[in-house]
Amino acid sequence: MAEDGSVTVRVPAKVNVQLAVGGLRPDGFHDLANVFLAVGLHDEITAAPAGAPGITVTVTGPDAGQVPLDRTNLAVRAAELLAARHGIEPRVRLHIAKDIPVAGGMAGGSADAAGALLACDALWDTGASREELLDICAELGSDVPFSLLGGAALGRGRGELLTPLDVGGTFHWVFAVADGGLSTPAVYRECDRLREVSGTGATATDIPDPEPSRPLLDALAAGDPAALADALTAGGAGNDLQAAALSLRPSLADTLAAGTRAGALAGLVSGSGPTTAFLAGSAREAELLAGALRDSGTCRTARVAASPAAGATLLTPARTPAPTAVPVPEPAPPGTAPAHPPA
Ligand SMILES: C[C@@](CO)(OP(=O)(O)O)[C@H](O)COP(=O)(O)OP(=O)(O)OC[C@H]1O[C@@H](n2ccc(N)nc2=O)[C@H](O)[C@@H]1O
Ligand SMILES: Nc1ncnc2c1ncn2[C@@H]1O[C@H](COP(=O)(O)OP(=O)(O)O)[C@@H](O)[C@H]1O
Repeated sequence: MAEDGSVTVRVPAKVNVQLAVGGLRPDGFHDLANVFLAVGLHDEITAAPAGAPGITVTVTGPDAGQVPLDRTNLAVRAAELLAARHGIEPRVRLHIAKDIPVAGGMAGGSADAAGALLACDALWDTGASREELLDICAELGSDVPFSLLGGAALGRGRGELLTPLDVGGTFHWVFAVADGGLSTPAVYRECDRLREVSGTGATATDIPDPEPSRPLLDALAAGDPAALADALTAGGAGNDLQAAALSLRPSLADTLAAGTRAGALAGLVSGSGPTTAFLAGSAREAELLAGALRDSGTCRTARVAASPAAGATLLTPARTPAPTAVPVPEPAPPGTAPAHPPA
């Protein structure tokens, strides 16, 4: 805990190296085989004690103006839900230092939810288990459990049922950030519409169960960017929402073409978009690729990031650490105070 009693948590963005989308379920969600990879772009969420009851939130960063400051903010919802579960009257000021593009398909809102949850849990010392925190995450949104976990994981169900995956090395990415966002529900709806018009149908009875790609999981485990690129391109793994994102934002085709021309090993839309993700062979190649994408005029900016990244992490210790060793006081001469008063 910092001197002012606040707690800060750092949470990564994600890219979906595979997003296999099943049919539309009766509850409005789609079953997924969602291969999440946490990447080194981060938001930081600080929870500070407040004098008055309630939860307030402030946001800084280039996209701060696009983030809601009311109860629809996922960080606020996370704090509310944790407080309600533990019978706590919340008194907290949340602050989000936002670096993850907003509505970009990189799970920034989910990151803030997971971060606020972990920060408030530490602030209020609720003693919640990891399972309870993951359960609250799943209630907040399909992607939120992965933001807590980080690393790499296969998400089944609507994406909330996670199995951690092995990653055998560092992958280097460039993220081309687009102007404006895309709404996740709108992209899923467009995916259903495209399936209907193509004649396959869009429900769970029309679409085969989504399955992870074995070559893709092997490439991750081997830490082999060339093999991952093969699985993403020739191997047919990839993002089933990509066609829908391109249909809603046709200019993304220009960004994908610019990345390929500039030497990316593979390029894909990140989740529901509109951020596009490009795999590079090394950190140096990623820097060069980012420069070429910025110069191409097909994106707002390009960011370099490595993966995998750790999940939500406390930056400030939860409590003032207990002294690790208590020095044995020298016997004090009569009439003086001990050199080390007892703790
Ligand atoms: C597409 C993905 C890929 O990881 O993320 P983004 O790229 O947007 O970040 C996720 O599936 C987004 O997860 P998340 O943003 O948490 O979605 P939720 O809040 O749970 O759901 C928002 C809406 O998206 C649709 N939805 C979400 C998940 C899912 N498996 N099927 C869906 O159809 C539903 O219309 C739902 O009402
Ligand atoms: N803390 C938050 N940060 C960003 N967006 C948020 C947050 N809380 C709620 N939202 C809302 O969620 C929407 C999706 O944002 P985000 O999670 O960044 O994108 P995506 O779902 O594409 O990964 C935003 O348009 C915004 O209205």
